[in-house]
Amino acid sequence: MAIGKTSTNVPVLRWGFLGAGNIATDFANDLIKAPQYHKHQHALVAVATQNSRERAAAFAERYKNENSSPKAYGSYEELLQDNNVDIVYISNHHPQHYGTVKLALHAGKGVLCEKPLTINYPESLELVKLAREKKVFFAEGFWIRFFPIVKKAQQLLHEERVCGKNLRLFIDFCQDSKFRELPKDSRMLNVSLGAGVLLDMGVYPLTWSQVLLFDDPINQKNDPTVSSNALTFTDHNGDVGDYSTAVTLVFPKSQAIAVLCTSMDRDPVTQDFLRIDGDSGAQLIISGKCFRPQILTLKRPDGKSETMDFSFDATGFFYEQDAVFEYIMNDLNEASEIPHAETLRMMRLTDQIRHQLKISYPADIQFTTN
Ligand SMILES: NC(=O)C1=CN([C@@H]2O[C@H](COP(=O)(O)OP(=O)(O)OC[C@H]3O[C@@H](n4cnc5c(N)ncnc54)[C@H](OP(=O)(O)O)[C@@H]3O)[C@@H](O)[C@H]2O)C=CC1
Ligand SMILES: O=C1OC[C@@H](O)[C@H](O)[C@H]1O
Repeated sequence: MAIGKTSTNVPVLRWGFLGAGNIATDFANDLIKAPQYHKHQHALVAVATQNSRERAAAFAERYKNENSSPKAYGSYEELLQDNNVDIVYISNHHPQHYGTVKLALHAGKGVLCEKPLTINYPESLELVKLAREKKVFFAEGFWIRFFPIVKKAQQLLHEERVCGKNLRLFIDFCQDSKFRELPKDSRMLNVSLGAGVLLDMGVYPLTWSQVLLFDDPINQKNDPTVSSNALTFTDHNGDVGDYSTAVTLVFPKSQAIAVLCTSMDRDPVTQDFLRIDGDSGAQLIISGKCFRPQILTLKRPDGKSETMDFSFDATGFFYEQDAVFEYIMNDLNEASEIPHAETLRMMRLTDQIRHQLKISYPADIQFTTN
């Protein structure tokens, strides 16, 4: 895969955006307006929306400066013909990810796609096969996997075994999306646009359970047994989505257990969203937001505690953005923080949970009837 060069011959990764919505704004702000956090050079060279060049131009205008002048396109197809684009960042709605990623891969572009990669496992499997056939960089943008705080928590738990064995993980991720008050075509309320707490927010607690318990060496990569239940809503089309979902995971090999609750109808009463303990009597607590962890506190059995501050004031995409730069610079097509197999395993897990919840999406029908 190609990578650009600045006028002083410094490598620069040239991004094209497919989607100009809310998270695209946060991603662009970190990419272009937080250079103090970057190790590498990045440029936003093109922005496309599905149907409006004007909307793309208005988005691009916000990121014009002496080094960056993004081109605006009124369709994804036009942007994908732009040879100045090294990699595309896809940030439309979950049900659109499958078709949009497919379009970009067929155009020979590297792809970083927002989470969840797709609505279900069959869609993700098809995209992984296509990306490997095209021999381009491809990853699900599960950005917290690139945070140093995750790597530190894994080192404390898996190498230093500060909590011992028989780990118990508790996560409460809640955020009041006020979904019932939103317009009926909001992505948080319209099931056809992917509404539902599991795939939008629940994938974060599930990711924490994977990096802290599934990846624990004593688990030896054994899948957990899963049980789940949910409170649901019905949208204006009569489709059912989940708004508060509880999942328990048991890891028989390591005798570990995870209790995860994700709700999109209330805000948290504490910043401590994650607690883990084991048979050592110590506790690890992570504070901040489940999707933006900032502080790690280790409480030792003797009552002493140690706090590690990983806070930053940008959104936090810069870790992921610099990692993608390094993979493409080194001609690597997968991110070790979230290899294709890990995305596929997570999609199988969310499919398994949705089957238990009896929650389905239009995309599921496409694959079950084929
Ligand atoms: N990593 C993170 O922290 C976060 C990730 N996300 C993920 O990003 C994705 C987008 O979320 P968010 O930015 O909040 O979404 P937005 O509601 O801002 O919409 C994003 C894009 O989706 C397309 N879109 C919007 N409404 C419609 C519609 N009614 N019909 C068809 N397409 C539409 C548009 O694409 P276009 O501009 O091309 O026309 C729009 O720009 C989701 O998959 C979500 O999971 C969301 C929030 C945080
Ligand atoms: O990925 C996300 O993280 C933060 C939440 O507010 C958002 O709904 C979700 O898509």
